[in-house]
Amino acid sequence: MKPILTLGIIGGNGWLGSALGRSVLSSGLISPNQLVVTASREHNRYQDWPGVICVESADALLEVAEVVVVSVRPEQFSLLTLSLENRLVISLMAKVPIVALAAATGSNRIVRAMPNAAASVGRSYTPWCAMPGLSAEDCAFVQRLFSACGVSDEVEDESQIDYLTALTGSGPAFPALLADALIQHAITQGISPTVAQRGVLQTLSGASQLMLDENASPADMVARFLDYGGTTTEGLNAMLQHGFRDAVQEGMKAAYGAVKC
Ligand SMILES: NC(=O)C1=CN([C@@H]2O[C@H](COP(=O)(O)OP(=O)(O)OC[C@H]3O[C@@H](n4cnc5c(N)ncnc54)[C@H](OP(=O)(O)O)[C@@H]3O)[C@@H](O)[C@H]2O)C=CC1
Ligand SMILES: O=C(O)[C@@H]1CCC=N1
Repeated sequence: MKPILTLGIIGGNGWLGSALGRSVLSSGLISPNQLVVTASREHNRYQDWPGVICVESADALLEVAEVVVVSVRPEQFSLLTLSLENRLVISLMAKVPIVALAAATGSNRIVRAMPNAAASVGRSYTPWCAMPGLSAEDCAFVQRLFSACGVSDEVEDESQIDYLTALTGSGPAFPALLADALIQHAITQGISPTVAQRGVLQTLSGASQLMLDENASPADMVARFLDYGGTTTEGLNAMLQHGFRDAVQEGMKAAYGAVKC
């Protein structure tokens, strides 16, 4: 496989762009001098890797980057002028379809990918899809790039990226909401905020790991506790009776609706 020469991240000092950049460096996929990001030389999130090339503008980045990741906000994208013919372009943006990316960049090598905030700790889930005709070599690179920041799957088509933007792209926020609700309740019961937070976060992460390790579906896990007949059963039943599933359905509808508007 041909080694990648220079990876550029427009928006590489932002929340997601820096999470990706730092992950690919930590994983050793690329070396610091193969990464160019739009970030100020003095204030950037790559202080651990002084070799990373920081440039002030997307134009300066395009002078050196062979593969270009676009990680600006969707509304910032229309302000960019990018001439990217012949370059592999990987967009992390919500809501910007491949057809618009092709029209704006002139590239016929385009990928849409949707990491999530857990990329910053190497635990993202990243679905991606390529425009038709992308070479096997480019696809292999994309898979390696996103494997560096977690688990990654190529999906069948772009509509799935749109749905998954709402499900897994936004996803870390949803267990965070559940965790906060649990913590707030614990605090009302006299548990210290420190213990409440430590206990709840370890419980969420432990529950995920348990289901992954045992290859158990969440539905199986819920059914097991509903059948158990203990304190957990009482808690689950009350949450279900108070509209837990409806609240989640409405939340997902709203997030997906926002992706499509
Ligand atoms: N955050 C998340 O959890 C996720 C985000 N995404 C997608 O990732 C993309 C980036 O989001 P996020 O990282 O959260 O946003 P941020 O606002 O944190 O980062 C955007 C970055 O783009 C930079 N930028 C904006 N315009 C330009 C420009 N013209 N030239 C160079 N750099 C520019 C900004 O610099 P400055 O601040 O100086 O303007 C900023 O560093 C979005 O499209 C979003 O939909 C997808 C999944 C998850
Ligand atoms: O909330 C957002 O708009 C971005 C896209 C998916 C996650 N974060």
